[in-house]
Amino acid sequence: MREDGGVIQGELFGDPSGASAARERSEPAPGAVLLPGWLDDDAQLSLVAACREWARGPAGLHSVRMPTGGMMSVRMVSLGWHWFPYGYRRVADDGAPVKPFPSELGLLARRAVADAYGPGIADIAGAASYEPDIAIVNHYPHGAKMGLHQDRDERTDAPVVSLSLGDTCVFRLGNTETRTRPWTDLELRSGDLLVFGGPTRLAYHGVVRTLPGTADPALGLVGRLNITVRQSGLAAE
Ligand SMILES: O=C(O)CCC(=O)C(=O)O
Ligand SMILES: [Fe+2]
Repeated sequence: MREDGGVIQGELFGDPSGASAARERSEPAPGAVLLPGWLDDDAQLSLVAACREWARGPAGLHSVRMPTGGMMSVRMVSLGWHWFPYGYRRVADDGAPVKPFPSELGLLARRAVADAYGPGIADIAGAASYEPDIAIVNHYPHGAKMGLHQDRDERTDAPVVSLSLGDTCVFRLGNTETRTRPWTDLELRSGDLLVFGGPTRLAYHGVVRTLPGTADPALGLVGRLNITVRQSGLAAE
């Protein structure tokens, strides 16, 4: 507890490095905002519990085969619209209807966008009128990663909201032109919020590695979860 009674992110769950208290808001690229420890411990716990529910079949957590034939090392579950390489549809791979997009997640993501951009929200395409309708939950078992890609299956330029839970990862935020440098490597820890919109909305990005065992045991999670919340721009039906 701080002297004023507030709980510093990381203390409840124990943070031997003490580093989290010093981590501050940053803007790694124009339109990209990182808010470390944005989710408090309770919010993290309830999101992990929610992910467990969303992971249940039908239309639950599944592996994804890429058109090249390989399997992605993450497993995922989509809400609102089912993502496949490369597009969205209403039916999951097992033929079941995709789970609905939870309205609480929409509220959380709108708050995330407002907190990330503050008064500058009006300058970021689709931020002030953010109406997300998709969440993609990725589970990274130890050793999983995600190659550099653009999130370009949506039909809007509204920002992507990314929430991280569990193991820390190295997230590579690249440029909009190529999969090569320049890029910035960011450490995303449990509770961190990253919003990428505006000029960085179509930047290449990926997860270079996770750091196994860095998740606090209190979270009851093996590996890493990432939730991205997006606006599809697709017609409701
Ligand atoms: O796991 C992450 O932090 C990124 C996930 C991602 O890029 C995606 O789902 O498109
Ligand atoms: Fe992505």
